[in-house]
Amino acid sequence: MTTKSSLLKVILLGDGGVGKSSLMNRYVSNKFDSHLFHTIGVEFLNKELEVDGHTVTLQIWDTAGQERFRSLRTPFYRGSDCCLLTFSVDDNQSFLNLNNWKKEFAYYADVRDPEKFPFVVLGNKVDVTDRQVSMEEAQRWCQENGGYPYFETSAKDATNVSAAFEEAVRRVLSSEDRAEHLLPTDTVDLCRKPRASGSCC
Ligand SMILES: Nc1nc2c(ncn2[C@@H]2O[C@H](COP(=O)(O)OP(=O)(O)OP(=O)(O)O)[C@@H](O)[C@H]2O)c(=O)[nH]1
Ligand SMILES: [Mg+2]
Repeated sequence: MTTKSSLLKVILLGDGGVGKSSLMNRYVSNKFDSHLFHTIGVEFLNKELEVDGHTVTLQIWDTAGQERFRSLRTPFYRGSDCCLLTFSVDDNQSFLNLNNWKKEFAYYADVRDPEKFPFVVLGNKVDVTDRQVSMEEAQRWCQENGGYPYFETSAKDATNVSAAFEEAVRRVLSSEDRAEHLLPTDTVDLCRKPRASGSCC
């Protein structure tokens, strides 16, 4: 039995304070800390998951959103298979900045065809009451800027966090140039009967 597996690099981009680190921590270790420090540079964590029969090792890269750390984060964009453009629904400026993040990624990641690159948009902190960005205007932006999937997430109460990362994997697996990179890995089928004795090889 052979299951296809692949190492996929997913990168989180967005303004400082929108919840990128919190989303990664929620997804990987199912934890939430309301007093996280600002990220400086980048950090990454791995998570194994199974999506539609594919065993995937997701390498999640979390980046510093603050402007002063731009030169520390941009060298790590290259080689990303998917980009999670993240804003916070209680911060209208972080939503308005999505286009800048998309452009910054496309420039430094040196992607062949930015229009076909798999972006997923996350509107985080949907648990808060004082929203500044409606679901409708976020969905409209996603439609008008590439037909990107949009997820309303909360790292605080885990709403849609797994769904968003799993969709990122699906988008990559369905993009034609990625599928050929899947590394078929043989797995030992423990319940298979050993061959009748005879030649040893
Ligand atoms: N209510 C609520 N607060 C959140 C959520 N996600 C993150 N926060 C809080 O928002 C603040 C910033 O979260 P971070 O995860 O550090 O944000 P970041 O995008 O990594 O910020 P930088 O590292 O500066 O880029 C922290 O106090 C978090 O606890 C959420 O879904 N809901
Ligand atoms: Mg952070």
